[in-house]
Amino acid sequence: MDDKSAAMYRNSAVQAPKLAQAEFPAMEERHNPSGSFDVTTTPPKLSTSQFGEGDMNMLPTPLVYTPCSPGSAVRSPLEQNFPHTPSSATPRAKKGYGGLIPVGADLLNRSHVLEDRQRILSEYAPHSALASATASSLSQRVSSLSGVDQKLDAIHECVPAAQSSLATVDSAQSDSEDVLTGYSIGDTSTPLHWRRVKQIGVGNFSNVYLYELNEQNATMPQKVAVKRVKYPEALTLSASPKSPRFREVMSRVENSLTRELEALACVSHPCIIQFLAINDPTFLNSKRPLSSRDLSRGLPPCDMVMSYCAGGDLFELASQNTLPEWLLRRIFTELTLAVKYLHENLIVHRDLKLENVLIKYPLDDILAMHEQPELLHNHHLVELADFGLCRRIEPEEMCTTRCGSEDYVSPEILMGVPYDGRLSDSWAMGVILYALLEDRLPFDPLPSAAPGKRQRRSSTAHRISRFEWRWIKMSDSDSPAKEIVSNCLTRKNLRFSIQEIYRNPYVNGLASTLQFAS
Ligand SMILES: Nc1ncnc2c1ncn2[C@@H]1O[C@H](COP(=O)(O)OP(=O)(O)OP(=O)(O)O)[C@@H](O)[C@H]1O
Repeated sequence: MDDKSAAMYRNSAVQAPKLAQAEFPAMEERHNPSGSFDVTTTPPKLSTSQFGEGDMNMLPTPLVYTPCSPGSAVRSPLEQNFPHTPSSATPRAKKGYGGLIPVGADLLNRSHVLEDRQRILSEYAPHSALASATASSLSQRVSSLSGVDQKLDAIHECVPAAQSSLATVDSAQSDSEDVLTGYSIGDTSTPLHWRRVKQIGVGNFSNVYLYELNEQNATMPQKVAVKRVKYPEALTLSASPKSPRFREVMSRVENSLTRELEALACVSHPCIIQFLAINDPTFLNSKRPLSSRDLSRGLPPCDMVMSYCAGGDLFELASQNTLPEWLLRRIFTELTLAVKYLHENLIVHRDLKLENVLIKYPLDDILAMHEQPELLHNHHLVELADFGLCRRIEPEEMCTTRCGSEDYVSPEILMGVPYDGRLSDSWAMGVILYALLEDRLPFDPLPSAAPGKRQRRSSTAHRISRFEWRWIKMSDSDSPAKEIVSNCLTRKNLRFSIQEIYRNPYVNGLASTLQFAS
């Protein structure tokens, strides 16, 4: 970094508020003894066949959501400032739809997305399901992996093999409930009411809906995303609550839920989803919000009210659109700010991936904002979501739980050795940036692979462990972004920390111009 960049970095460094450590206790390994690695008895080895089997401690990811200023959650700054500006005047070519579709009908009405894609880019799918899933681009990924939500099979021993891979049930009594009653995180004394508009997302462990506030409230945006937890069927069938299996599954679900709730309640950064309200404050107040209750009438629903990101997630955005270079840089810069904030506060995310990067506004509004630089610099566009696998660490602490999403997981996690969660997050940042630049994931089979000789899905792990990736589209480019990728997708002792990613001119040169980052 030259002197100028260094000076810019010093001047623009985000002063992140420190979190109270005691408020966010580490609990993961403690509660998952069966999945922790004992490095004295488990020599480092590549165990791809085990990856995603019983020892995987990937837990149900409960909530996720975004920050937004009160009352402005859905309308873009462009609309707020220029109410008559048509936000979607010009049709654009969209990848994955075979031509033009009316813009403006897209991201706020995403039923086509829900149908087309169960958006699993990176879960631990059974090899049989993914053997033919060779995809040379992100948009092909959508169709080739459609419809299968595999994370549960691999992660949850809680789901018996004979059950469907979607062996979860919505935590609400009835999915047809249109009105949600909940309580603001800051004020659990006054109930608020929201009306359901439509479904906007499907996760492995949740359904996500758009809701609108029924009443006026100065501190609550009008539109919110509500993440409704899906409980594993193992908890909702007639299994005895006293059986070891029920208790184990319960412990995992409960840990994941409380971990994400605690993390979201602690963090505060414009580029991180904002946790606004919850249907039942017991989920905030109790360490055992499920098992401490009388469950004779079933598990209590858990609805998390989060800031709404009208632009959907980055996987969807990048797979359906050709994004301009300035926007890719902007998105990655904001993501870097979010992860830097987390690491400065000793939180590792551990599930950084395109699907967990949410876009605040519809793409056309963002493109229109580009004509209004002051708007663009004053408003964040990205919110990082899904804290179900995050963890609070001590400064020198190594993690032992193997978790993450396969395409984004670092070699050291694959190897089953203790790992620095911050450096594994850096690895995932490299995967994300590569995917944005190349329109494919770095460890997917190469697009040139002959159809008859397609590499098996299982070799993704081998490619990761051998650092086997290369530039294709970008091979002749001299973009400084390439330096970040090559320094992230490398050995951990050489790998960029998030601070080094931040200091790279590709990120820092832009971060220093963003008003909300200072
Ligand atoms: N705040 C939000 N605003 C808009 N869309 C959202 C929001 N939160 C989630 N979504 C959509 O819903 C999808 C599923 O949400 P999320 O990733 O939080 O669920 P999950 O069950 O934790 O998923 P995973 O399978 O990654 O564990 C997201 O990929 C995104 O498309």
